[in-house]
Amino acid sequence: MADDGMLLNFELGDAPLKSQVKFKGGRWRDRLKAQRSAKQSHEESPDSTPPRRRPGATAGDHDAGRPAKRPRTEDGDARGYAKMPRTADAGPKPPSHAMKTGQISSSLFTSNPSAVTDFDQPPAEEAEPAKPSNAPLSEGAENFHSLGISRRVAQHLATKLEMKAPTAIQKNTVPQLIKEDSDAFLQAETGSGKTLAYLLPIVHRIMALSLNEDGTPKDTKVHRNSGLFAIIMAPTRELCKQIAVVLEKVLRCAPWLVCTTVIGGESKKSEKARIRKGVNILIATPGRLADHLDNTKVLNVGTVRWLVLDEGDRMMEMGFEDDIKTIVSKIRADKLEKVNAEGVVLDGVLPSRRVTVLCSATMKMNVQKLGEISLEDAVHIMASKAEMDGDAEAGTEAVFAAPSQLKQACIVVPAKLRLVTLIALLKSTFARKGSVMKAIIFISCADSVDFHYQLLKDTKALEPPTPDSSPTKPDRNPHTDTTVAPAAYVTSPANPKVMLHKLHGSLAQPVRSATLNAFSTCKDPAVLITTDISSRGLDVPAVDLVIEYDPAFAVPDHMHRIGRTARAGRPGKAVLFLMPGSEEGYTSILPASTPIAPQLYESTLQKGLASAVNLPSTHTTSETDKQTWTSRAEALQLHLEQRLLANPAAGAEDENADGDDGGKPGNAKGKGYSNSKPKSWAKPKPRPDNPLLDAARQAFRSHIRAYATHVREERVYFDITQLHLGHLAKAFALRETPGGIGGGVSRRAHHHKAPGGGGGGGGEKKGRASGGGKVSRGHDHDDDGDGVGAVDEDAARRMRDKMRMVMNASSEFNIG
Ligand SMILES: Nc1ncnc2c1ncn2[C@@H]1O[C@H](COP(=O)(O)OP(=O)(O)OP(=O)(O)O)[C@@H](O)[C@H]1O
Repeated sequence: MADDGMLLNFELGDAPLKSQVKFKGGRWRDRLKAQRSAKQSHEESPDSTPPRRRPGATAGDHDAGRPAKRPRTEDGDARGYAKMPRTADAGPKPPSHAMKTGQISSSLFTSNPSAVTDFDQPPAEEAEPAKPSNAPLSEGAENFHSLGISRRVAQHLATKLEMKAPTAIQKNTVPQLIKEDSDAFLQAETGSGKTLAYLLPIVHRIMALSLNEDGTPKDTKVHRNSGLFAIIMAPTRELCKQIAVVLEKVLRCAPWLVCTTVIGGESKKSEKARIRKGVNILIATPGRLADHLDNTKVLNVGTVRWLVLDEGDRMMEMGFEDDIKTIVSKIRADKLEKVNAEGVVLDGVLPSRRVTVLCSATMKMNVQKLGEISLEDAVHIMASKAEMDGDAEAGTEAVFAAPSQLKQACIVVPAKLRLVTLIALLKSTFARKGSVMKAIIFISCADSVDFHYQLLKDTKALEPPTPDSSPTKPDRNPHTDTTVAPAAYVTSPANPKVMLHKLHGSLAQPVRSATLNAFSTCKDPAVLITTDISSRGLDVPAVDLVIEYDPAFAVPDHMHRIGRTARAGRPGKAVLFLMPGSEEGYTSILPASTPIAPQLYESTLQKGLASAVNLPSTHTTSETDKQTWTSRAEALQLHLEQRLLANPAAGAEDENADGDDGGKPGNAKGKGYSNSKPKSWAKPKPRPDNPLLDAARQAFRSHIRAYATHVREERVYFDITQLHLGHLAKAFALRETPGGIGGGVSRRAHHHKAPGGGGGGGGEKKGRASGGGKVSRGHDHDDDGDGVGAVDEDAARRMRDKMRMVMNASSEFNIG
């Protein structure tokens, strides 16, 4: 540890130092703002402890801005770690004067490791905004009709869907799929319009069965019973539904054609009934499609001309290889019908062979494998000419490039400050109404999503439904009771309503669908806290910001996550949270196409906590407007920790409102307690004493386990042995490191507590003596299981495989 906080205990005298804070690194503007604000807050708040530059602070030494000496208090130790009441029963609330004077501190700004990266850069010229790389092309140069799409469809796109010109990938794909019958591999960056790139030629050619080139009707009328012509496969139900929505919009100009989905989540019987009624384009998840091919006799694939595999790499990752092999071989084995049952000649208008189209934004080994399974002599279609000409270098760049207009930033935040920095970032994001409408926060696992959602929502939302909000009220969707709520903390008088949403694969399907719909259509500013379930293909309009609070498990996942913003030429920002140390190296393996600007966490805190934090309605704060951002950060952390310690039995709050999944494997749910709504009042179930605390502990444990599942090549940056569990506990508003982080990780680690936590404070000492309280490889103290053990490679691999299997195949994606 670079610093144990001792330097801060030197007496610096009463006179203010000339320079209170020396901010280094990041953008010069951020530094300037941070500097000014620190100066201002110092002047405004003579009572507050002035932040002082630590002697010898160097570039990137973020401790430079920490508060200076904290007086030793009766309750605190010399390092500024306050002794906080330990248990819920002990009554956690400090006297209000303590918060006012800042005597009791959550010691957020001490003992933090410094960033190893030197962020000091020369003041950069404000660069020209980058030209969007995934936007529609200029209208004058290109239009859909000139690519070969019928005038009817082109007009419909322009007038009804406001799509006048194609994107680059559409420009290159549409003529190919209209004129040629060869297989194709479509590869283009996120948000570039791949869905319409394959849908439009399919719809155009099916429509051509009943329409002449000039749009006049042919003698032969095709309808829903004329045959199934195309099957589109996507890895998740959400994606299938999204594709269906796009297709339905396009098909409004050809209402005689019908598409439907078979994706599980509803009875197979009703899916069969829809297939029996007749369908021309089927959208399916691989598992469910394989099932129907086996068991649904009316599903005739003799007329199928196109098989589209969207998000191919994801399907492979999710273990659908065998299903896809079976599907491909079954469809290929079925004799191709040149004429349909009604005598309509299909060949010539439709492809004379079965065409497979594979789509992916990223190219992984598994996509190549999928290509081998499904493609024959495929053409590789990309967005730009240079890529398509086979320029290897350009090709590699394009494969992993983020949209050029996407602004990327990275905040290196010490573990202890992660939670308050996240809140500060959200608060500044939503400071002005209308500036940001939607933000997505990616978190590593479902338990952590649940916890953060519970923590960040306004506790008013936990009240049982009133008669007004009864299920009969038309605008209330009971499916979103536990997944959508007003946010606390991040609102401001200027932007008083921000809606919080949570989504992960352990939620029941109707809940998932309703939540996604609520987020997409939300008219108020909205935040979605989610796992990687939302990283692929999801197209939610107006997502302005993506926050990777937990970094992705693999670089391609990162690319997909950040690709949820800056779509179709729109602007967007992505912020990546990293911790000081080995994690910082992660940026070196991210594609260099768009630079990642370092952003100081001090600037983020200072900006976000420039004004008082709006605490949930059931809580009050003694915070005053005179506080500095550092003391606000500490007060906020303290408040969060106290919320966790508050005893719900005493009527403070009941956070136990998210038991909506019934305990699926892989996410440590189903703990025998469930929704706090009246039903559970009537029939009490065994409940933990303190659901929010329990959720935090569970989230922490799952987070650590998830941390071990970063792909092997990237584990050098996400090295579980480097984690400081005590510090990380603070990011879950915990004062002690929860126990029970076993499960494949051998239990040979240290027992240690979060600094400033209960049990006498300074809880690092035990861990520090034998490895700084980190998850250590090779430390073999046996303890009571209250820590994380040594993680050997094998155990980590086994756990990763297991987690992937569980997360992917069953709970996370709920594929039917
Ligand atoms: N020609 C166009 N003009 C305007 N908007 C378009 C056009 N084509 C597609 N879009 C819009 O672009 C957005 C992204 O499209 P789409 O979801 O197909 O992207 P994608 O390439 O499949 O992205 P991802 O790889 O993330 O799945 C959608 O909102 C879509 O409506």
